[in-house]
Amino acid sequence: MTRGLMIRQMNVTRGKTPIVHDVTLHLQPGLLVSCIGPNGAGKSTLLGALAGSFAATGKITWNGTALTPSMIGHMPQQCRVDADLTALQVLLLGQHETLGLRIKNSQMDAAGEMLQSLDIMALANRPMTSLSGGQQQLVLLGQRLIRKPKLLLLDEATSALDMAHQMRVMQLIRDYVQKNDALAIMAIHDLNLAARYSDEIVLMHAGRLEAKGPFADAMTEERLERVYGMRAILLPDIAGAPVIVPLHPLASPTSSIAA
Ligand SMILES: Nc1ncnc2c1ncn2[C@@H]1O[C@H](COP(=O)(O)OP(=O)(O)OP(=O)(O)O)[C@@H](O)[C@H]1O
Repeated sequence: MTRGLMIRQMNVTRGKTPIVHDVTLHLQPGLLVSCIGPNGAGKSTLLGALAGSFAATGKITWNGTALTPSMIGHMPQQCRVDADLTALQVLLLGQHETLGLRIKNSQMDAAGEMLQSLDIMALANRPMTSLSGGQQQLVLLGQRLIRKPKLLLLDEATSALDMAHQMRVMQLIRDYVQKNDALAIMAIHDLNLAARYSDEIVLMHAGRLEAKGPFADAMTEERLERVYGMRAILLPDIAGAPVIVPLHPLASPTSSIAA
């Protein structure tokens, strides 16, 4: 049995356009994996296809068997709530499969712990519609986590967060996957955040898998130039982790947004 997520020869078409081409990928449980790549590279399409939102060909398994919706926590890009619910109610709804007419103490406790770990306890009784973009993002992330999915698919889930909350969330997700033998795949544009917190990266380019592995092995200055269309240098930070220092975009873009 292959442990974790196995994707074999996945192809995804949206409308009539082939977007993701022939992706074969094996990711172990217990890892935080950043899915990176320039605008239009196919990150959201890959995550959406894994979540079952887009039809895909190929074979996808978790620990050797087919993925089921209850195993997946998918947070699409720019996810928002316009319903008249409080942050606490949204977190409780994350447990809807087990929520009866009476909310159990254990369910309230789980919601309270999640609010605490996301540093949003003060927002518990605030209506979602009154929250800022970043505050909503934290609540919606908590709603996914509280269901304890095996496969977390997070599409730019830290894009509206300040730096301290970004670090808190990345650490929380790392702890979550390790504790629950789960896998998180996060589409993310902040390469330095990805470098610091990811166990591995998946680099997409024009709908294809360009590279996979630990950031320090998979990311090179040549790839930053060819895939992202920018000149940059890679330096070690004080702990030895790679940091990207962007210098300038190339005169003629090579990234997939220009395709
Ligand atoms: N419904 C659609 N029909 C045809 N093409 C689409 C459709 N939706 C998205 N695309 C195209 O698919 C490609 C991949 O889009 P996708 O959103 O997966 O990229 P991404 O890597 O997540 O980009 P970004 O970083 O900008 O969010 C893009 O070229 C986009 O224009």
